[in-house]
Amino acid sequence: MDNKEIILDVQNLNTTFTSDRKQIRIVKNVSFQLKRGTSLAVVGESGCGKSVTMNSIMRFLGHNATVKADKIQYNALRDGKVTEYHLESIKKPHCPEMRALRGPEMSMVFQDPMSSLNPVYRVGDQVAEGLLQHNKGMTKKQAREKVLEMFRKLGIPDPEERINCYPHQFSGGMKQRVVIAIAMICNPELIICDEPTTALDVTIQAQIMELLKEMQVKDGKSIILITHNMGLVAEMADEVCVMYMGRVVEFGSLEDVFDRTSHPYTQALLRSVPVLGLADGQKLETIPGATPNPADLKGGCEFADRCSFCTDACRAKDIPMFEVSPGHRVRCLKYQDYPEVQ
Ligand SMILES: Nc1ncnc2c1ncn2[C@@H]1O[C@H](COP(=O)(O)OP(=O)(O)OP(=O)(O)O)[C@@H](O)[C@H]1O
Repeated sequence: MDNKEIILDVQNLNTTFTSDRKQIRIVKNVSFQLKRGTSLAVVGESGCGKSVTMNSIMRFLGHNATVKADKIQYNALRDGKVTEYHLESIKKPHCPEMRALRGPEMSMVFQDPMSSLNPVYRVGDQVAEGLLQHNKGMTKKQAREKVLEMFRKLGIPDPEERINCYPHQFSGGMKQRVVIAIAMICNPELIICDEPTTALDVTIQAQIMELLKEMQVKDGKSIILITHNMGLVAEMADEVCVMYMGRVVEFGSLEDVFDRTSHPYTQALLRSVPVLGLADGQKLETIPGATPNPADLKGGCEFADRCSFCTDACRAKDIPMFEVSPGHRVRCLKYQDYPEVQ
């Protein structure tokens, strides 16, 4: 696949945090590709490193984080021509190159709308800010028109009036629409959504997800969706990346991961959610044990202690990725008959 088809190519991403002089590796050799115009769901239990992975790509991490990767390549497509950005070589999160990309090319929608919005600024001004920053010749009046257009597109009622309101005058669902408007106003191609609907009630969740799906399908956006909700994954995702303790343990198309599940952790994860394929009388299961403390890991498969298929070989050394079928990869020795891949 060439750079026109791949919008984001991440190879061997590692993120380490330093606290109390100790270093803890949270993201470990994460590799994946996002196909242009498709959506990728990133799933896994709380604390497995989903957000840190995405924040490492966007360079939204604090000073105690060290991000290293063989490749974090963003391929911008403008007028049929691809421009490659090698984000792995970026040293400072706030450098001009990164600032130029965030907004017009890639943007992020966070879980809690209140922490993304400034309570003392009118919502219209907050949405217009990115536009004015990235389009030097644009007047405030032109920016206002663009914001109104975006509010209409996102189904915010009475946009002329609401544009002058403060965040506290909006409901949770409307606030999240404003956050999406901020992310979308510069028309980025890649949108990373970090549990964008967790703080919202179920009906509003569905509306917001429908909106994101529409953007992906109609406007050809590429979406990464971090979520715990397997129902959303089934509705939204073209491909699924399963993470456990900072590693990708399974990656493939939605059908590969859901119907031809190959990692015991993915199997356990799918059996522990209420929405998928439970036959009558079948009980919902919990994943035995708890996620280990990242500081206590000794090498070998991180899932070994919780896995009923575990053998001594699983604990002996780090487990490579195996290719189950083209595009479907799994990090499990149960699949050692398959060819080893990166
Ligand atoms: N700034 C930081 N310094 C030290 N450790 C951190 C920092 N940020 C995150 N971590 C640790 O990194 C690990 C992964 O966190 P992350 O937020 O990526 O998990 P997650 O999979 O997104 O979880 P959730 O689904 O709950 O959001 C956690 O153990 C967390 O405590």
